[in-house]
Amino acid sequence: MKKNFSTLVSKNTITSLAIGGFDGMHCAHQELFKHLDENGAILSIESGYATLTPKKYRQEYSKYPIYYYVLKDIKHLAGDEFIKLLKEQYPKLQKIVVGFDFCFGKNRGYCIPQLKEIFEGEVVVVDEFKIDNIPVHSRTIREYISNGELTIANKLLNKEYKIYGTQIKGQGLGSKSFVPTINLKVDDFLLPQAGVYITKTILDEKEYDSITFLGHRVTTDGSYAIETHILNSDIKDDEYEIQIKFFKKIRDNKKFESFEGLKQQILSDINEAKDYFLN
Ligand SMILES: Cc1cc2nc3c(=O)[nH]c(=O)nc-3n(C[C@H](O)[C@H](O)[C@H](O)COP(=O)(O)O)c2cc1C
Ligand SMILES: Nc1ncnc2c1ncn2[C@@H]1O[C@H](COP(=O)(O)OP(=O)(O)O)[C@@H](O)[C@H]1O
Repeated sequence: MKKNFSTLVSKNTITSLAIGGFDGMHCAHQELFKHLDENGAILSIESGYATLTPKKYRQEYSKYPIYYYVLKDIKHLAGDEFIKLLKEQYPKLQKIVVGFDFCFGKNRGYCIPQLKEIFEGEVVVVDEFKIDNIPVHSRTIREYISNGELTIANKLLNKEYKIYGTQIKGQGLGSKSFVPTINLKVDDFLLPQAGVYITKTILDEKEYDSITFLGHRVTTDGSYAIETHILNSDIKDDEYEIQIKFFKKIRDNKKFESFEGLKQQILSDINEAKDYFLN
């Protein structure tokens, strides 16, 4: 995880700001960042719903420092009060970059025309950014991920959807009856729909091809699990911070009548994942 470095950059040096929520740091957000100058920064307004790139993990996706504001602390401000706050905190601010749908202040009552009127500087407004005719928004990406449509979600993100977790103890059945897996505990991130996914797993900064299962282990103990099997490598048991990048869903979660049936299916899933990475 890249540490937030906004504490190292004085707000006094900032000359341009991109403003918004920025959950996902998706390709429309990146379009806004293209308009920042070398003393640019990101002003991220936290509504509490960021599950694609929770606050702690967002800096990884931009070279610009990110300054966070809690929505409930600023949402009562009138338009001129918000701009006054910006001018006080960023005395050199000359340029504000926002998207076509940006609104702010009390009751979201201030939008682009008011921003242009109140702010004595340049206002850059980015038109609605689409990919394959799909408007790119975090809520749309969340829907694709929740439906297991990672290929489209990744296209809109312009990167593979990635979650962070820590290793927890599993049932101890994997190595004996199926294949060895790392069991994960994941907080804060939106989890893809239950099923089996082609993934890459990062352990100690090294990336491995992998296959990941999410869902209730309906064939064994019934409990919800996130488990990843590393392809082509034996890894030692350790207390890793784990990152999983999702590429593609290959099937739904399923109840098998026997452990042998599930094992054969898992072996076939593994072959499918290996083929995917070969091509
Ligand atoms: C690629 C893969 C696919 C899996 N598919 C299913 C499934 O369809 N249904 C199911 O009940 N469990 C599935 N599992 C989970 C297994 O039940 C689980 O790995 C096993 O119970 C071992 O759990 P443990 O690591 O906690 O010991 C899958 C696991 C992997 C690695
Ligand atoms: N598809 C898009 N095209 C252009 N600008 C966008 C788009 N999506 C978001 N923005 C802009 O990016 C900033 C962050 O917006 P935010 O509301 O966090 O994004 P989202 O709509 O993805 O939730 C805002 O200034 C917003 O207007």
